[in-house]
Amino acid sequence: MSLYHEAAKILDDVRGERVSIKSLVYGRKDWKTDSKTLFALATEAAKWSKVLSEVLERSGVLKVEKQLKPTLAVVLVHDLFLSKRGIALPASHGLNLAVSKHKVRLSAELTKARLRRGFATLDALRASINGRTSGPSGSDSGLIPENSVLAKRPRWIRINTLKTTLAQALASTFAEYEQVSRLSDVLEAPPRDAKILHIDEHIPDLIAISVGIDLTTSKAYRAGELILQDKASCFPAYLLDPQPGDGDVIDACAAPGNKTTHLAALSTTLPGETCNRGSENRVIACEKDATRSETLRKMLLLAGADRVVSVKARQDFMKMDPTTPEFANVKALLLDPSCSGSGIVGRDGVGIPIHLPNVDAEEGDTNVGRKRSKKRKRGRDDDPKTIPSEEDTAHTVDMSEEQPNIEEGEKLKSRLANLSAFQLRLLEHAMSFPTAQRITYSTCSIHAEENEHVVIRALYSAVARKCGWRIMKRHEQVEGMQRWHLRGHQNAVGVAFTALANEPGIDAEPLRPSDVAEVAEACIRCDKNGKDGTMGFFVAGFVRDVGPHLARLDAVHETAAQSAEADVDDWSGFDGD
Ligand SMILES: C[S@@+](CC[C@H](N)C(=O)[O-])C[C@H]1O[C@@H](n2cnc3c(N)ncnc32)[C@H](O)[C@@H]1O
Repeated sequence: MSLYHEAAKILDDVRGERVSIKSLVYGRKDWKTDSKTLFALATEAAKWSKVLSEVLERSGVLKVEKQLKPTLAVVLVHDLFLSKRGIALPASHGLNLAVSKHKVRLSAELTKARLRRGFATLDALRASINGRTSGPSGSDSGLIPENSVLAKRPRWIRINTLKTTLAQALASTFAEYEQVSRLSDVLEAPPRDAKILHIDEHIPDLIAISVGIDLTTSKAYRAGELILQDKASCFPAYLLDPQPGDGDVIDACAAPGNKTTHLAALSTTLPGETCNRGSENRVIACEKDATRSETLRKMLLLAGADRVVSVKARQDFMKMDPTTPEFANVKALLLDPSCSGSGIVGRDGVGIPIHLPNVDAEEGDTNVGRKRSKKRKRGRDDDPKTIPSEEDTAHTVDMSEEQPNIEEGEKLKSRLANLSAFQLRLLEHAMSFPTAQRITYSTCSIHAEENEHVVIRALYSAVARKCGWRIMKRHEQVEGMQRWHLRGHQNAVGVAFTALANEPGIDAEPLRPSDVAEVAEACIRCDKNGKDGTMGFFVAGFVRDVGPHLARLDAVHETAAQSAEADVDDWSGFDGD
């Protein structure tokens, strides 16, 4: 069996048997193709299956090439357009010919599918599909575990209070939904038909509905009133708790902008309210990547956050000078840097919904062997939408790398070491903003190296000690986060501290067991694929009591200058996210 037949078989089995791609690939030893290649193609084709099914249906190719089964067509078309090497078969091979001879038509449909989702380039669409999903993600961009029993998740929707209120949304878009008090009722509901809704008990203005319901065509979604955002991804802005009038907030790694719009909503007074602490806050959104900066702008515009947020597009956060007057009113920073993305559902092939083309579907406007219908109205294809797609926004999530997270051993260890060094540098830079009093640090990673270890290193860094940064303890956290049950791993905190204390030249005071417990308790985790219906996530808060420490401004300035000048080797993580 060829690579393509084997990958198609895996997709068929995943749909039929409801198991993960990973367990199918690695659970059998008799594949002819090497496991890594097979896993990569099956996972990528699954992620792209929604787009590719649309392309195949609209082209009508399957009606002509009857020997191509839908899954086989999806994996072949994936490689035709999305693999650098193209289809890994000789040009004269029957399977290659069956799709390659329709390349022009398929390519036209792929372009239309991309434009319908509002992406200017294939790379932008790719970044969204990889990133999300979560998001746009997806946290939800196609990685919704609609057809998986292993990963039950709801569709999380944050009501955008910059544009509407929860009460208004319940009375309009969700007027026909029955409210249920338990999230499990939503998770157990039949995917498509159940109009039931759960109001989240931790994050204000967040609701969960059945994952099978697509709201992206609803008026409210298109008006920017609803934001598809995983519950875990709402933790950082909520934990940072910016109040109207408190001062400016920096979102250091902002695109695609789910947390930025959340910050904007939290720091803005609602219509009819007045801000009694002086002027409203400004949110400063910094994003290094050019393409993602454009997605960020688009999302801010749609969410009505552009009036509150100033965008620093193509801006490396490490190169922002904390001492410039522009940042003199910055009181809080949200740091959500690139990470391994190991908490994102679907990275291991679990829970990726696989869409297949319907062979009998009506073709689009580029029918194979048919003339264009004169009756066809001008519409979707002629009018590329400017609204960020579900992949774009839902993924919110916070994606990172392009390849599934399947490395093990030394390779994974070295990648995590690089990532955590990069994340720590960004966190230390955030700590060097002279007037800042609160920081949240988050990742969508399940690895302690990117989470508790970074927190401990940051707490014992020179800048934290000079400026008086400490962990935001559980009892100091905003109410919903105090109640959240999953906390940091004590063992990971202890290991990180021991490693640090043993490093030559590190003057770390001994950490008592009660301190280890307190730091772990202060950290917040979310389980991937657990009963909470979230992706894997980590967030911790840092606070600084300004009084005595403002007297140390000189020290902060000095640290900031050193940080800006330091030879940052510019590890940018996996900016495919
Ligand atoms: C995990 S994503 C952020 C997701 C975002 N917070 C959200 O919720 O929509 C990380 C982002 O940081 C950006 N980034 C990485 N290094 C950066 C740096 N040094 N300065 C600014 N942005 C950076 C990446 O391009 C990527 O868009």
